[in-house]
Amino acid sequence: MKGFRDWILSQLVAKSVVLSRPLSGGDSFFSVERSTNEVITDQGASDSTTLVAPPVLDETSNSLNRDQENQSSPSPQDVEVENSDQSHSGPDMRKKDPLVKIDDLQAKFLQLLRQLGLSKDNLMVAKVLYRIHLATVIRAEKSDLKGVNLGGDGNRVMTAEQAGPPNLDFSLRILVLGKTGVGKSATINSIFDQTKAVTNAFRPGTKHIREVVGTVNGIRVTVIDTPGFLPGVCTGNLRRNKKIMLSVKRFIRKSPPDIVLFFERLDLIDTSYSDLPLLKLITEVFGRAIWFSTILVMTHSSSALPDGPDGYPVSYEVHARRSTDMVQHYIHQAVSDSRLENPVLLVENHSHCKTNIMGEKILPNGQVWKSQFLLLCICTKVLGDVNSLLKFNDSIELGPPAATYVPSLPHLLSSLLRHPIVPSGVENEVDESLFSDMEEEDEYDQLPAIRILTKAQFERLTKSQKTDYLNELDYRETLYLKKQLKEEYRRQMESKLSNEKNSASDDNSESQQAAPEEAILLPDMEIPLSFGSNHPAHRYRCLVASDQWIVRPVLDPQGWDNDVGFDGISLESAAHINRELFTSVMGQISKDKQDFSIQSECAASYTNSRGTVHSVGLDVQSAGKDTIYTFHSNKKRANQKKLWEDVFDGGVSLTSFRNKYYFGAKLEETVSIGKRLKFLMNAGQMMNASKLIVDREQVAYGGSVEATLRGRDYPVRNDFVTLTMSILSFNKEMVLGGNVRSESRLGRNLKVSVNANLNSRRMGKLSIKTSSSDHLPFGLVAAFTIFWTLLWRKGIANSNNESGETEVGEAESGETG
Ligand SMILES: Nc1nc2c(ncn2[C@@H]2O[C@H](COP(=O)(O)OP(=O)(O)OP(=O)(O)O)[C@@H](O)[C@H]2O)c(=O)[nH]1
Ligand SMILES: [Mg+2]
Repeated sequence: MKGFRDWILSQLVAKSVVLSRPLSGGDSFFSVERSTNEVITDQGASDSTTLVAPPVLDETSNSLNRDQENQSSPSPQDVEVENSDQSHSGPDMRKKDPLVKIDDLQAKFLQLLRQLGLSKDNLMVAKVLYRIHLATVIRAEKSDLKGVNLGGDGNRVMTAEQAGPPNLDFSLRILVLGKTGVGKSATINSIFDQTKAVTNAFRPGTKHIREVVGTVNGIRVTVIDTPGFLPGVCTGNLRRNKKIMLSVKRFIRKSPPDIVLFFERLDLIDTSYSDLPLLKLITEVFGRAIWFSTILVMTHSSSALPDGPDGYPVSYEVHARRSTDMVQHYIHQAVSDSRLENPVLLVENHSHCKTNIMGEKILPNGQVWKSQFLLLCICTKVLGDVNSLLKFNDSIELGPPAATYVPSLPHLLSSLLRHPIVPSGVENEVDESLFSDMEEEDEYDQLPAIRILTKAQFERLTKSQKTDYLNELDYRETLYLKKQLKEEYRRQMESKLSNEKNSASDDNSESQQAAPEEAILLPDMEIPLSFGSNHPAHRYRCLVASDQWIVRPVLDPQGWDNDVGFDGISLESAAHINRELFTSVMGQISKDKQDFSIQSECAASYTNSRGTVHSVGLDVQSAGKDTIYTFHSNKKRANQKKLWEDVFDGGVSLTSFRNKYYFGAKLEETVSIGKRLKFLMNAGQMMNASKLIVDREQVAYGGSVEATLRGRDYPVRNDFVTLTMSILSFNKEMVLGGNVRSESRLGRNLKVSVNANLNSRRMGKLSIKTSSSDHLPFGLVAAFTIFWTLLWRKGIANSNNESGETEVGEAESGETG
């Protein structure tokens, strides 16, 4: 069960990685008018922009592998993609091949930057180039196009850069949205450097939707000015806002914009920001995809800075970052997806705004905001064009994650083989058998008394005396822990016996009603520091009143504030109904306005007089909008011999996920020789049971053999070495794997755990974890691990092997004090 959950999580994470990679598209917003095969027309829209910042890519490093045809070229028409007629005038291949068109678009992008005097070394530019590259690689992998330049061509880029006089056949179509009075019309005027739109300081200035057309640095810019939305959450205002939005939607239906500017005032954003209903309304009316092409514009960007907690004004960067983060956070809430990252543009429209020697308005941080505006708009449009050319538009959607994956049979099988399917309480009893042979005299009580030294006394000892002293303490600690475990075991056995006696005699049932146990306060949960000034003083405290039920609130670590951090409840209970019957329930439910998720495991087990345990259970868990149900049944029989104990375990499971059923079965035999040596063998199969006729290709087989050697002081100290060999076969393919795990205490202060595995596909992983309370060994181990990893890597590079993934050297070091 646990394994399957891990798998679901890994799939969801994988999805988010995928989402952060391509340039993403969306559902409905701008894609209405576009014919899929066509190159971007003048009204072609981009429905995407950046999500998560990717690593910067140096575009000049990807200049290989270009086909002949592309090397001859670039006339200005060749780099033309804006106008579909002109792009068709190129060679035949150019018409058909989207990758070539992307290449052209990239060249054009760089040419534009050069002609606008924008730096190519800008981080934003690097991001765009990286995304173009990534999108192309993803597409190229799917098609069988070979020999296409996937990363931009040095020649082409250079030629584009050397191109003659400006020929900027590039246009931008921009929609502005925001509350009334935030400065939409004033920004339009600033962009065109002339009064093209009416502004008003005291009442709503723009009454109707209006297109303002002009040229900025040689680029044709069309801005759609819209009436501002009314603030507040009263229904009248929301109704009016919806009316405005619907009319804007109608207006842009025929010619959708490339970019949306969403306006806020930087000087008015504080913790009381309350525009979530407005953001939700925008999302509802225009669709989530609108946010893919939205730039956040913060006007009044050179207003006085607010005071920080120390009484001094906060720095400009901190203030801007904090305010935009807050708006971004509410956008995340509105779209129910926190992966979106909108570009931010800081703007100042005041006529007395500082200017540089060229007369351009500059922000307090020295940035010329207009060139930043052009850069962001061009980047957003280019990315949108790449998306539509490569048809990424429908592949990724914003919104709460939905599991669109089907579990793989090998994965289900290996999780079935790895995890026991017995209620947890029953397992404990098996573990308890380890103490049963610890009947020998308590060694700890036999020890002579020892005098505990003070720090000063300890310092006076010689080095060898110090070591002897510490070793003695360590030895005594081990014996003391052993004694405690034994006592705990005895206590459990006694309470079990007395319970049995009590249940046998009915008449004294009154007297056994002991006084109610005193409730214990569980320690407070760590909650993230609150950002708001009205930090809630109340806390959720948890009381444990009895052993039977443990109920706790679940803290969402991603929660925005303490108020909303708790949105779930977890519940645990385990009970012996009678001597034979044991039940356990474990569950966790989370619920907020949009999502509901549940994870629960219920199991019941019956132990017969010969010690055979039969158990059944049902696990329920949410995966996105779906729910996975797993039913399992199991039989476990322990056989105590003189020299060894063997435990036989057989089980079946049925998993249901989206009208698909997976049936699994496993057999397992565990032989323990003494306390320290354990062998385990298991075998199982998993099949897709949705079809009536079982397809051989829909069955996975697997098994493993494992040997474990435990340390001398087990179970007090958990030192062990485990060797595992496993085999998994699915779809005529077979994978053999080996795994070594060990955990040991090297000396008093150093703990090392090693995990290494390798399979027949030459994939493997080595992980070493160390923890130490001494600085010296800790440092040495870390240095050794790094050195060894480097050596290993060098070895791989030298041997220049054939391809094969090898994940090496995941070394983690931690220090415990
Ligand atoms: N100091 C300062 N004032 C600004 C800035 N932007 C706009 N204003 C002023 O704010 C007032 C309102 O600006 P508008 O451009 O009319 O606002 P709007 O968003 O178009 O409003 P509606 O048309 O009603 O939606 C005007 O007096 C502007 O001069 C800015 O960045 N700094
Ligand atoms: Mg206006």
